[in-house]
Amino acid sequence: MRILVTGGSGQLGSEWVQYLNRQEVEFISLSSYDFDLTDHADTRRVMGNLKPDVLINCAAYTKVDQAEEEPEKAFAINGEGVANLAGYCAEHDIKLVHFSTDYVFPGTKEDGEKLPGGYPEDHPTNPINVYGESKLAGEKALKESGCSYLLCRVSWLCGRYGNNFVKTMLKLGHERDLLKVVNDQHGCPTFTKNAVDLCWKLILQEEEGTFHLSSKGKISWYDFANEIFKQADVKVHVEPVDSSEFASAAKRPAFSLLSTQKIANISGAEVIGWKEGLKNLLSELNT
Ligand SMILES: NC(=O)C1=CN([C@@H]2O[C@H](COP(=O)(O)OP(=O)(O)OC[C@H]3O[C@@H](n4cnc5c(N)ncnc54)[C@H](OP(=O)(O)O)[C@@H]3O)[C@@H](O)[C@H]2O)C=CC1
Ligand SMILES: Cc1cn([C@H]2C[C@H](O)[C@@H](COP(=O)(O)OP(=O)(O)O[C@H]3O[C@@H](C)C(=O)[C@@H](O)[C@H]3O)O2)c(=O)[nH]c1=O
Repeated sequence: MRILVTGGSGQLGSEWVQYLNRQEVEFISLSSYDFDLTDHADTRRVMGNLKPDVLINCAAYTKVDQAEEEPEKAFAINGEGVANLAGYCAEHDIKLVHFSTDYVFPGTKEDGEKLPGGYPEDHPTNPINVYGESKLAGEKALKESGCSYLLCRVSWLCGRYGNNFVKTMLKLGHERDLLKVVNDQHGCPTFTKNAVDLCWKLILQEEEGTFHLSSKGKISWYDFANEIFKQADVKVHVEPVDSSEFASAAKRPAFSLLSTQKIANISGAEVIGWKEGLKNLLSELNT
């Protein structure tokens, strides 16, 4: 099996590169310096040269607030870029493994009350910000292309590479005495190492369709921040605040928990608890 990883310099793509290095598999990883997935001809040239059997697409536009200011760019990468890749994969019988987000769901408080276990994979989508809309455009393009696909949704992604909430909190916790963190947005983190491990099982078992790959539990960002500081032994006062007190360009969902029931039923798949995932990540960051 020959694998191509796109977005290989990002948070998730870098984790894939580390992971695949330890597997007996032929793979190559590309960043936006190697090719631009919004360029139709460039995409066809690169894919035609590399001829993968499986394409793992980690490339995306992920700046949630900035997307409100530059929706064209977000849609070009997250929507049309995915359509380019998926179209090529459909024509050349390449399996496309693609990643999406909890932010495709409406994330209302009412959904939080109705769905204590989180959004199942087939729940209707209805994003509330531009980033979520652009990711949904990518999901639709993937499904309409006719290619064989695995669509893996992850939420609150955190890993040793790139930028994420855990790294931001550790940095701010060392710089400040007081941090205000929102306590009215609930969900659950996904740890890159665990997501890659679960996704690899799906690839090897030739699964298709949509899967949610987050860890277990339901917390607010405030709960997450507190546990980060507790486990990292950082002394800082964390004050819970409403989203209205934390000014941002994009609206965030009040509830964006992904149900992990489907992935938990896959043979050999272990869905870890969020505190355990955090412990593993902190120990990776310390080594
Ligand atoms: N981060 C998060 O909290 C979450 C992420 N997700 C999803 O998970 C996936 C991975 O996210 P993450 O690793 O955090 O993202 P990053 O922002 O860390 O990485 C994005 C990658 O995409 C590449 N890229 C951007 N634009 C282009 C382009 N036009 N052509 C080719 N490559 C491009 C970047 O390359 P370069 O570095 O060279 O610019 C980078 O390698 C995405 O699909 C994202 O939507 C889902 C939920 C949460
Ligand atoms: C830094 C900081 C953030 N926050 C809030 C803002 C936000 O609601 C929440 C998390 O901050 P972030 O900047 O990580 O938020 P955000 O960029 O919205 O994270 C999202 O990224 C995209 C790509 C996804 O797909 C989502 O799953 C999700 O991970 O915490 C505070 O309340 N206080 C703070 O000091």
